[in-house]
Amino acid sequence: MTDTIVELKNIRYAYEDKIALKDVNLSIPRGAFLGLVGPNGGGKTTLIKLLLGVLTPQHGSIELFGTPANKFKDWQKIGFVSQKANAFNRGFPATVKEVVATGLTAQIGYLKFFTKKHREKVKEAIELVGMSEYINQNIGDLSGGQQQRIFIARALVSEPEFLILDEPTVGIDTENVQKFYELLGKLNHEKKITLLLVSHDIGTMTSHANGVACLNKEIHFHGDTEAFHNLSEQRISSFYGHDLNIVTHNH
Ligand SMILES: Nc1ncnc2c1ncn2[C@@H]1O[C@H](COP(=O)(O)OP(=O)(O)OP(=O)(O)O)[C@@H](O)[C@H]1O
Repeated sequence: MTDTIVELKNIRYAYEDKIALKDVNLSIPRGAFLGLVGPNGGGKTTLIKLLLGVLTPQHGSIELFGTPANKFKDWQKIGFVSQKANAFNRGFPATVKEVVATGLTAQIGYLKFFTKKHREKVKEAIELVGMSEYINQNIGDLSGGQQQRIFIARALVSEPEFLILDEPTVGIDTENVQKFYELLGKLNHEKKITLLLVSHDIGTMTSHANGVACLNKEIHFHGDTEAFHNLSEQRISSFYGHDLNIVTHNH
């Protein structure tokens, strides 16, 4: 079992002649809870797409679980939760358990028979995110924060070892954001899931994650949250390219 989940070396990615990433080196060890921050257009989504195998770099190498990305087959080890933007609308005709079960499709194929074991896994994932009492409700009737928990359950049902979350708390109220981070902490500590979280809310993220990487085409900083807090505001603003007001939260 390798202790490095992601190893990016000298990555370059350009959309035609527009460089999105250059010389990106990043190593994510097993057990990390890494926050990825950076300005709009800094390349965060591009980096995630490279990790998910959606894009291929023009230069450099990517290893996932110690295997070159182009030979990597264990995609069920990697879960992905995107922004709440693709939330379900009121009246969407699927229950919580049906939505979570779609997270198993890659494993068992479309329209294949769900065994008792699969149903158990769905139940467990819903339990893990604290949503058991909503299991038979329509997903469209839940609040944004509750729906986001269900998206996490859908990603967790295939038991990933590495979970990537792209701004999962956009549009969720403060109290639920707090609960959401508590859930992520639990997944990291108790389930030993390695987490990569893209967030614009640096203050909240750094009070829960244990590492931070700052990306603006290049990785400008990668270290633990304490080292990040010790960076001068001026240095942080310089790789953002504008002044930044970071609100820190003490929990
Ligand atoms: N499909 C595309 N075609 C051309 N340029 C693109 C494409 N996708 C992204 N870009 C450009 O690549 C750069 C990096 O974009 P990316 O979406 O990776 O940044 P981001 O950090 O995720 O931004 P945000 O925080 O706004 O989501 C930007 O300049 C963007 O305009």
